[in-house]
Amino acid sequence: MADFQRVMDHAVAVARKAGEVVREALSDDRKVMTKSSAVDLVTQTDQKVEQLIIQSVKEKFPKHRFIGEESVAAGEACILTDDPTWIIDPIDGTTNFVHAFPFVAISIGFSINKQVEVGVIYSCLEDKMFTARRGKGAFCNGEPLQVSDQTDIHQAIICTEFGSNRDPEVVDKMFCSLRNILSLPVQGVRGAGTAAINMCLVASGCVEAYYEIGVHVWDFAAGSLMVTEAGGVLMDVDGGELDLMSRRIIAANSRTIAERLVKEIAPFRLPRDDAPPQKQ
Ligand SMILES: O=P(O)(O)OC(CO)CO
Ligand SMILES: [Mg+2]
Ligand SMILES: [Mg+2]
Repeated sequence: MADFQRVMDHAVAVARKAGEVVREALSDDRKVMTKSSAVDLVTQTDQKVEQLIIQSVKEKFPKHRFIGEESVAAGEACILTDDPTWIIDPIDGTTNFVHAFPFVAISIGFSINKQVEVGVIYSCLEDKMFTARRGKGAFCNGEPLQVSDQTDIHQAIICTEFGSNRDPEVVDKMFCSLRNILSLPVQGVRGAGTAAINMCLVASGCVEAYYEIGVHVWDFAAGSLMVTEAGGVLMDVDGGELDLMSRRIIAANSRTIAERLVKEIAPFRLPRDDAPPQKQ
């Protein structure tokens, strides 16, 4: 049995250290590179922070495995096994970071038996440390979190993002969903520019739901536990069970809101996170 409190304490400590690195880097020149598309950005700080987290965890937990956004981008496999696994997004909100748009998070999930047991999200420019442990609740800077009790979609704020995929068919589907949801009408649609912080907003009761197609397991592993531990629900965008590797998620305050969104979202599929790499 893993010592989840030890894992949580280390995740918090290393997320705080990573946050310092990110804050310091904000005043430097940020050299921007691209990954899957011209708007899928990465910086040396993303890579440096991921290495810092992995090295630090390896020293403390030498047998644990990792799924890290920048390691996967560098060619490592993205396979979730039953082994203890740290699922790391070193900077969630890289585009925000590049523009100094003030929502940037370090997201660290920890899974065993493919179930997220610990979630730590450090919103490092706001200095908010969000923590969750399965069965033990979700917290922000030590204060318990609770999702909103609003189940009327017409009174809701919904978060989503447009991601970095600009294929016309994908953009059309995203706009179709957005049009349907705006027309319900809902009271507002928002997006912080980071999946992790959007999910913290659901957990904090500031918005009723977050949905997105195209995110990755490192974007939402920690956030998924934050939402359920604050009393919320997770669902695939087609209403089925959430699949951590499917790149699709609804995280909502209630089944009522989630199921209402399912009716309005135009679903589509993208290659799974655990799909074998495509041959060139
Ligand atoms: O900034 P990142 O880590 O690329 O993540 C984006 C979505 O992929 C914001 O959640
Ligand atoms: Mg991310
Ligand atoms: Mg990232």
